[in-house]
Amino acid sequence: MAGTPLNIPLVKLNDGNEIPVLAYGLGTARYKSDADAPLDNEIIELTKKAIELGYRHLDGAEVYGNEAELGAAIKAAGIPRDQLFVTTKISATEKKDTLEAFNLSLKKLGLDYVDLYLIHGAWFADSEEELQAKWADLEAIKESGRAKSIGVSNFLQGQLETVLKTAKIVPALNQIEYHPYLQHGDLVAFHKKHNIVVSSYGPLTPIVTAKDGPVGPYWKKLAEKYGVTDSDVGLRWIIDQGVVALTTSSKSSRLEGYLANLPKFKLNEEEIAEISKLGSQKHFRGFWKDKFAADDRS
Ligand SMILES: NC(=O)C1=CN([C@@H]2O[C@H](COP(=O)(O)OP(=O)(O)OC[C@H]3O[C@@H](n4cnc5c(N)ncnc54)[C@H](O)[C@@H]3O)[C@@H](O)[C@H]2O)C=CC1
Ligand SMILES: O=CCc1c[nH]c2ccccc12
Repeated sequence: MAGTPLNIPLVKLNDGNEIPVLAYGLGTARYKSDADAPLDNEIIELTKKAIELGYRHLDGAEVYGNEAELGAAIKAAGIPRDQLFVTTKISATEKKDTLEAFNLSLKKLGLDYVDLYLIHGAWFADSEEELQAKWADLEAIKESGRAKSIGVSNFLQGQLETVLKTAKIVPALNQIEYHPYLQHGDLVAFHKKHNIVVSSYGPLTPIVTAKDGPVGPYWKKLAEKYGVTDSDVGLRWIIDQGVVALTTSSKSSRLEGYLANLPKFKLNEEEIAEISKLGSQKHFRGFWKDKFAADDRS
């Protein structure tokens, strides 16, 4: 993609494409339960505002039911297509025809390509072969040029290994829940070894859904040290490890704050390690709890 405004850094993917390290997500604050319901103007306005503020990486999914709103916001913002990085995902749980689902996503988005197409999760597959076949479908879509990069989401090491056994194209990225209370053991290192970028959803979990854990007070202390907010510190812990951060908010002041503050500071090695150490004292998963085993930390 072309560069981003406000110097949001880009991370190189294994296929040579680049992805902005900070994304505005459409999956949590404002999703729609019925994708066929009339357009929701509030979602369009919030997303357009995020683009106007400087967000260029937009994280969508079929299951969020708001691809049409994302597409309308992109159109309304009027930013050249090559300056945006648009992700969408195919259902994690339903056995959809891949090409049909992809074509419908593009149609709703009003785009002729996406920058990144992900398998939202591997739960739809009853066998290794089914997962490998789905990946082959994504490879064909990438080869057609209609997804610049392809990847996965919510995959554990075993599922990545299954895909890698038959892949012609190594997944560019795995989007997972990643924060101090869900560090996944060696999973991030496994990605580094295979040159797969990790992207983190739920990065601010320690101050949003798992408050009162050991990390909160330390984030506050670092926020005071750097003259930023504790959310900025949480996002820096992600980005300073080379991981892409997905966040969202319906408050534009928060979104503006990240763009203003994140370039102002970096955590040092000791601070990153201290957050990791404090985080490892608590385990918390906020999403897809019914899909992962209760004791699964990987
Ligand atoms: N692939 C997947 O399965 C999933 C992907 N995602 C993607 O990731 C995106 C971001 O995920 P989130 O969990 O929303 O990210 P997040 O952990 O950054 O949380 C964002 C929420 O935190 C709130 N927040 C920020 N600072 C706060 C503070 N100091 N005090 C209280 N609240 C504060 C924001 O207002 C917002 O509601 C989603 O929109 C979606 O696009 C999310 C979940 C699952
Ligand atoms: O991807 C994020 C979490 C999620 C899982 N299923 C749904 C459905 C609608 C909105 C968000 C999500």
